[in-house]
Amino acid sequence: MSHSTWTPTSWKHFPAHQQPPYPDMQALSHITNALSVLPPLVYPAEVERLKSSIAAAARGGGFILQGGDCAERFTDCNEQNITNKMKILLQMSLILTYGARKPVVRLGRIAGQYAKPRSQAQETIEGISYPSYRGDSVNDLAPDQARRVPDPERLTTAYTCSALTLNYIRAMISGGFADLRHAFEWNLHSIEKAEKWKDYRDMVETILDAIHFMESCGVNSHLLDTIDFFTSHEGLLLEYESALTRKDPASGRFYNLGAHMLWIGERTRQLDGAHVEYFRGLANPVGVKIGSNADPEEVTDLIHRLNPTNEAGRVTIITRMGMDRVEKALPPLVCAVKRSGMPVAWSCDPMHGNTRVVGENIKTRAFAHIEAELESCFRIHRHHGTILAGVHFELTGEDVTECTGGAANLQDTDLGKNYVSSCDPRLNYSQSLEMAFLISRLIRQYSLQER
Ligand SMILES: O=C[C@H](O)[C@H](O)COP(=O)(O)O
Ligand SMILES: C=C(OP(=O)(O)O)C(=O)O
Repeated sequence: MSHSTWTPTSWKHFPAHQQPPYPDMQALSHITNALSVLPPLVYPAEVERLKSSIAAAARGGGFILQGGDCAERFTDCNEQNITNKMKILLQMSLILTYGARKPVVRLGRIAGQYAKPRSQAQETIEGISYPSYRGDSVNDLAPDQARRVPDPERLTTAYTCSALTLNYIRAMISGGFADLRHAFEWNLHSIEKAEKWKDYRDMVETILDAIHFMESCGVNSHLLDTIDFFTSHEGLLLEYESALTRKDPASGRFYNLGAHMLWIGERTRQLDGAHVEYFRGLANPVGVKIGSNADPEEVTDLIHRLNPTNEAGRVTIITRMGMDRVEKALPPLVCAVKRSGMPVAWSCDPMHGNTRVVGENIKTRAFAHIEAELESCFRIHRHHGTILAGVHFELTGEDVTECTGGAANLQDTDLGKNYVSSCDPRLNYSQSLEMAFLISRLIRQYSLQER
């Protein structure tokens, strides 16, 4: 199939991996037709603003914090849950802004992160084999054969929950929730367990002092009232994503208006696959997850396919290699991309290459391994004269026990206490706060040496 003519559905001529086996394709097209005329969730000018911020971060003029749940659940679409996610992301971004002295691009894995690629089509729960859970937009987590069958009606619920979540985020921000002067109010119920809370409190006091000083000098601090906050999810379900793709009459370009940014997963980034075909026609900023087995030449071909005009901010390479493999796999990739001269933003996802299984089938990740991969990424980029422009995390504002280590030194034996994730393990509130302090130290350490 030729790659010359792109349309929002030209991907249908290419092999599409990880698509749910819907039993009734007619029901699916009925739903996607209905979705395609519903209002978009975001606006092209917002998407362009994000693209410019990513381009600035790629040049060292900012830092991208992308994070949120591994898989959002429909039941999480409530005030408390959204508020808690916003609190931890705002706290982390404040720590990073203060530590790095750079604007932070806040990019939630939120308001649409409802679909999951899986390694196996079937999974075994208590000795019984079921179709794998593929995210709430596909099937139900409950171990029940009938409820595990992909149901296209769930796409409508995914759209609705995304819209409700984003609507509440927008209301919170325009209502002043993100105002820096309220930084003490972003505390969470599990705060007493967060070892880094005192450091956070001291930092906020210093910032508030500086704001009071500015105000008493007559400097207008209203710029601190509000923030940019962007949404992102894995663009996995192509029927859904193409239904949310619209032509912008002003520019004539096509945008996926279901999120500001979308990424292609490690399992679906085949050069001649349907996902790459779909993504190459979008004007949105696009992320691509890259694991340790990737061939550097193939990655440069991929970047070229996605961004033939070398638009700045358009492609973010999100490496997720694992602490054991990053030292070997990242340098050739960095060198090949650098040699190609193509503009990319580099981000590090230190979660997905560091998953290990404990006991029967409990997935976990160790804080120390996550830290080690991050540190390697900062160092390798510094060594090759490239810039690590951001990080990508699975995390939550809740007091879960899914990843081990951190200041509270969670052990494998603690995992059963509050393991809630429906797919992969997330950093909990305390670990996320600690991680933000660690990243800001790494940014300072590795950029202090810059020219
Ligand atoms: O979040 C990423 C993937 O969906 C996840 O790691 C897949 O997990 P699996 O290997 O258990 O299918
Ligand atoms: C599936 C994911 O990651 P990866 O494609 O890197 O495995 C994810 O981030 O949810």
